[in-house]
Parts: sequence; C-alpha cells; structure tokens
Amino acid sequence: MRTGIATVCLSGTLKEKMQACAIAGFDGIEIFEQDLVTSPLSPEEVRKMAADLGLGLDLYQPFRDFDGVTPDLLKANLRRAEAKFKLMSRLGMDTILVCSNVATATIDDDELRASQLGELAELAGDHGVKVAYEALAWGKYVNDYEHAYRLVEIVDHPNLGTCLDSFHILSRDWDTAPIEKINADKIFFVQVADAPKLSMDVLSWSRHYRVFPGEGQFELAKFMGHVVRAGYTGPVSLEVFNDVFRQSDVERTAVDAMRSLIWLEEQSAKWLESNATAAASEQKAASRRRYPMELATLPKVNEPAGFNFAEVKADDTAQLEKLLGQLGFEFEGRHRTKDVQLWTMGQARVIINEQAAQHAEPAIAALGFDVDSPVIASARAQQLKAPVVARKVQADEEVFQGISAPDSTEIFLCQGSPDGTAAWTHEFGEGLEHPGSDVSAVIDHVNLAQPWQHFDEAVLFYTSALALEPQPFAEVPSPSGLVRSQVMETSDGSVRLVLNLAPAQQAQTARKTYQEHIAFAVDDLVATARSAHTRGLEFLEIPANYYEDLDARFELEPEFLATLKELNLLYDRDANGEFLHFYTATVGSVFFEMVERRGNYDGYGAPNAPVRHAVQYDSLHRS
Ligand SMILES: O=C(O)c1ccc(O)c(O)c1
Ligand SMILES: [Mg+2]
Repeated sequence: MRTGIATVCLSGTLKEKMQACAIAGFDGIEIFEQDLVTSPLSPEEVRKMAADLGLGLDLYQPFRDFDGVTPDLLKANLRRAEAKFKLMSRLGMDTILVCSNVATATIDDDELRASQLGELAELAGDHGVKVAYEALAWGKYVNDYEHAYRLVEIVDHPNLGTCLDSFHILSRDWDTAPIEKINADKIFFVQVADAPKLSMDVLSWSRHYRVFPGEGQFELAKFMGHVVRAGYTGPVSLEVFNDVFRQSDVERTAVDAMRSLIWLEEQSAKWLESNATAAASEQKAASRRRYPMELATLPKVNEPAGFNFAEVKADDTAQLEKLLGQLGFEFEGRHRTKDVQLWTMGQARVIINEQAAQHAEPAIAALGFDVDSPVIASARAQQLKAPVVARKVQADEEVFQGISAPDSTEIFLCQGSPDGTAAWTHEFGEGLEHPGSDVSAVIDHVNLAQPWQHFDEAVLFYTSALALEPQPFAEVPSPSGLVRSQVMETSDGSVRLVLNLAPAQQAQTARKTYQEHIAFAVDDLVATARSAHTRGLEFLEIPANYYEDLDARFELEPEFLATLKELNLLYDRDANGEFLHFYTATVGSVFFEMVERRGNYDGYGAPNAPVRHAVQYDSLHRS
C-alpha cells in the first residue's frame, strides 16, 4: 500500500512538514495549497526537496468551487485552473483534487456539470494533469461519492477521475459497498480520516474533529476493504483536519499518522480475510495475491491476559510504602541488583522504584501486561513505531520487552502464566517462589492522565500495539472542567485502562495537579476497608451529601448505607451488578483505589467520578 499524508495534517512550515513526513516513512504527500502559497520556497525548490527526501508529490489540493456555475464564472474558473496546472508542472505534480462546489454553484444540472467538468478535463489533459473530483459532504448539489462518480462516468475523459475521502462518505452514512463497482482506473486518489461520532454540522465536524485511523469510530477497515476490492492501487493518504494535531510537535504527529496507516493496512487485510466473498475465495485458491493492492501485515498479538505488575517511582518512597502497607500489601523484598521493591497482595504486584530523579514526587512509571509472546508483541509494537525502552538486566534476570506509551509510561510485555504468577519475582528478597498473601486481589484497572496533545495518539497506541478495545468516550464533570475519559479494555475485562484528559486549566498550572491511580479488586471490600482503617489509612473523605443522594437513588438498607458512610465507601449499581470502591489520599500524583465487583458489574462507578474529582480538587486547594 502506498502511504501518503496531506500537509494540512501537520504543524509548522512546509519544509518542516516535508522533513517530518520523510522521517516517519511516508511514500508521498498531498500539498495543501495554503502551505505552498505561504512558503518562501519556490515550486522548483519544493520539487527538489521532495526528491531529496524521497517523497512523492502525489496530490495538489484543493481546487474549489468549479462546477455548476454560470458561463462567465466558468471562464474565470478555467483560467484559474490553468494557472494551477502550470504551477503543478513546475512542481512536477500530475494530480489535482477538485472538490464539489459548495459556494458558487447556481445551476443544479448534471448535464451542465458534466460538460463543465469535461472542459476542465480537456484543459488538464493539455497540461498532462489528472483531475480527481471529490464530493464534499456539504457540497451544494454534489455531496455523495456515487453522484461524483456518475459525473466522471458521463464525462468519460482519461483526465477525469474521482477522489474517495472516507470522511465525506462515512460522515453521511453512505453505504460503502458500491465503491466496489467503481472502475479502478477512475479512482485517482483515496483519502482516509477517522472521526469520533459527534452530532454537529458536518463542515465543522470535518474541519476540526477528524483524527487518524484508529482514533475515532468510523469503520475504516471496511471502507478500505471495498477500495481494495475495487482494484485500486494508488496512494492511501491521510487527510486529517484537527486543531490539536496542527499545534503539536510535527515529527511526533507524523509518526502517530504513520502508525495509523500501518495499522489500517493490517486491519484492512483482516477485514478482507473475514469478509471474503465466494468469488474472492476461489480467486484466493487460484493465487495468493488476491487483489492488485498489496497489504502488509504485522506480527499478530492477542489481547493481553492481565496486568503483570504496576510500577510507581519516587525519590522518597516512604509515603508509597506506608500507603501500600495500610492497604494490606506485603513487602516481599528488594531486587537483588536494582533499587526496586516488590509489594504484593494476592496476584496484584506493585513495584516501588527508588531510582527516580532527586525530589521526584511519586508517579506511575510503568505497567506490565501478560502476553502470549513478549517477543512477538514487542516486534509488533516496534513495527508500529513504538519507541523501545531499554532496561539494564543482569545475567539470569528476566529480560523485559519494553515500549514507551505516548504519555511516556513504560509498557512492559511480559510472559503470562496460567496461574497468574510472574517468573521474575524470584529475583526479589530471599528468592521468593510464589509470593502473595492468601487474600485474593488483582489489579482491576489503571487510570492514566493524558497530556491534551497526545490523547488520540494514546488511543491508537493501545489499540494497535496492545489490542485493547476503545470504548465510547465519556465526559466527567470536575470542578475545573469536563474531563474526557476513555476506557480501553480487553473483551473479558481482564485488562482495563482508563485514559483521562485533564482540563487544560489544570495542565497549565505550575503544580502537577493531574492525578493517576491504580485500582485493585478484592473479594470483600468492607473487610479490606476496615483493616485499612485499623492500620491508619487516610481515605478520601466523601461528603455526607453523597450518601443522601445514594439513598435517594438506590433505597439502600439503612445498615449498609451507614457502613458505606462510616468507611467512606462509594457505591454504584446497574442491571449487571453492584460496585463498591474507595480511594486513598494522593501522594505525589498517585493514589490507589480498592474495588469490589459484585455480579457482572462491568463499569467503573462513573456516577461517582465527579465526587472523587471534587474531593480531590478540594484537598489540593486546601493544602
Ligand atoms: O474542508 C475542505 O474544504 C476540504 C478540502 C479538501 C478536501 O479534500 C476535503 O476533504 C475537505
Ligand atoms: Mg478530502
């Protein structure tokens, strides 16, 4: 698959964008007109730079408001087009995108449109240019890709084809299956963009909220499957208008973009395999290469089976040790060569890492996941351009395959075991065989705060590298704004990550006010809370108003309600079951949560999240 990206996706100057695209490994780019017009580089210099960087200049765009106009306007439009064709010849480019008219079209007549597009194609032919006609979702008369293609068919000129843009097609819910009926020679270009499902006008949605494939909710693998089945072999190019990407680090965004295409390519191949038509499978039997477009695959991974460990890091670890002890964790010993400690409760393993920078406040530093094969999982992550984390190991020590997540949490791919134990624990203390007390406890979920400019990147990272499934995002009210919250989990819930986006105001204060937490699931939360209370644990104090509201909503047994209130426990219930939980006070940027899931409760106590945010906000501003 030939990969591409439109310069409009990225921040910076045209030169910076082109360099970043080359570093990220794109085959070609779409030059967005604005980027050229505002560049100090001459067209010849751009052409040379692209050649030097090994980047194809695959599409010049956009050319707006051409068709369905009065004769006067047509004349002016053809003149304008010719100027661009001449420019393209200096750039060494041969394909231009012409969008359906949104502003100046006054005549809704396909015959007229076809004759005008025919004139454009003829002129383009004189300059060796190919016109890719694209139906914008908000086009005045042409806003449907099948309509745009009908016009291309009517004109029937070698220099006129169509451009398929997933956003314009999927935002309008157009059926993608008819793409297969399009003559592949007439598909001059394919653009891909994902988006969250939002209910708003489609123009604003397109201009501000597009994201890279895998970061939104569109069925892009299916879209691409139909494109591949149509026989298309040209560039598959990202065209993502996004306010955040346009102000983020250009090289990093380009890598995120490339990751999305590598992942989409694999997903498209997968979609084709599981949606093979009878004809296609016969063809498959006949030859291994079923379609003209070759789709690369990746090392395959299953979703992780569980958390292997969580690691918190601090310069002064005393507070962390105290908290874990009060929660009922046992200190299992120090590592034989590294300055790290192992604490366990049942199968929940927490590493306290003392190798932090001076004065570094406690923070979540790493997460380990149980995978079938750490080597295969690591190979996959690296092919998806995840940065590798280097860890020093001595002889006889478990070699951890590590990658760095977008928020720089280190992710370790560990060998899972059927009984939930971890092979590396013997490196601690006196050579523990199977540490862990007789209580049953596991890591239930981990909640990570994401910097605003890396949230979408994180969703794609965990989806593509770890095979976690993103759930629809929610917005949780907090005293300093709505917190965007997105759950990423395995189908059986054995790994649950919650990504939270701190309100911008919080990210801007000098003090690191965002908080992250690790939640442990136990069988008897009330008993766990009572023991923790006896050991002097400082609970997050829940306001009395909360318990009144709880009673109003759930009509709880008075005794049970009194216990919840006494122990600062939170409660939720839905059709599947019940959820009890409590939070500790925060040390540095970390706090812990203890939960008990009853029945098949599958959530996170979302109705209680605003209470937690408010209490934490209050305690921060009091201290
Ligand atoms: O938002 C626009 O105007 C616009 C321009 C060119 C495109 O290819 C597109 O998909 C949208
Ligand atoms: Mg487009």
